[in-house]
Amino acid sequence: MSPTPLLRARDLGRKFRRRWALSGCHLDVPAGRITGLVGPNGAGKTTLLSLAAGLLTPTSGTIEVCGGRPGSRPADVGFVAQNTPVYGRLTVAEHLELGARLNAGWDMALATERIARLGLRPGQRAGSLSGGGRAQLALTLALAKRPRVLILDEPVASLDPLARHDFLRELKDATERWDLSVLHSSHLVSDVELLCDYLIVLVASRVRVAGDVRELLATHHLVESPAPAGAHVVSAGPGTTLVRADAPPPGTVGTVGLEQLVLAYLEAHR
Ligand SMILES: Nc1ncnc2c1ncn2[C@@H]1O[C@H](COP(=O)(O)OP(=O)(O)OP(=O)(O)O)[C@@H](O)[C@H]1O
Repeated sequence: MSPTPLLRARDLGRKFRRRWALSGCHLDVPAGRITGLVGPNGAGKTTLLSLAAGLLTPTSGTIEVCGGRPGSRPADVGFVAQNTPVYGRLTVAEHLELGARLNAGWDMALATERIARLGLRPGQRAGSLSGGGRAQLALTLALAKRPRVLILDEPVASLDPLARHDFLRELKDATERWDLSVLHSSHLVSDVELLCDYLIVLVASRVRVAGDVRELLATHHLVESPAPAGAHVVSAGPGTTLVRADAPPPGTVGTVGLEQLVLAYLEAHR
């Protein structure tokens, strides 16, 4: 029997007034993987992740996280929203105390060590932290819950390149040590490449491609245009065409990188 997926959505939709932010979304996110969710602005990623975190309820369809209703087991899921919200009037230390009070599995040693390493002063009010500092605090709160699943909506957008790199490395390390499943939305394919072993490209509520990153790279090839008859064309350009095939077809001119692969799917569904 296959393991319970991290997330399973069937015909999932969410409407705001008369407008669908997400509709007819059919998606499986595997457990035990670090999944990168990539898509253009307005694809519905934040809506999907907010539904997964139990912050929104579906207008149609169903969604399960770890086999249950989103939000039904809050200790299992660490969620960092896009704007990495914190309580502006509370200090860094008060955030950690609140985390300890609200979460049975709270890892105070992890939280204090991380805060010290990042140079955040325990007595500083969160409202006076830089954008990067607030993001790091929000990420610390999510990690110190020691959840089974981490859902991150572009958490590193406000971090400088070095802080971003450090965070991604730390996250990767945590997933290996604690058997943590991650669903990470990002516009930066380079970050996805560094961190993730599973990729989902979502455009207009639909999964356009999903799979193990290494497998996807091994089964996409750049061929001379026009592609051989019958080829599964992802995106055709004047010089080269990206095709999906188990083995390199005749006319293959090169391998494909993750950025190129993602761009081809985005381009094809623009
Ligand atoms: N609270 C809301 N009220 C009205 N419309 C909304 C709301 N939230 C999202 N939408 C709309 O739903 C669509 C999907 O938005 P969503 O934020 O989920 O996309 P996204 O893929 O996360 O985009 P981005 O990459 O820009 O963050 C957009 O057209 C957006 O304007």
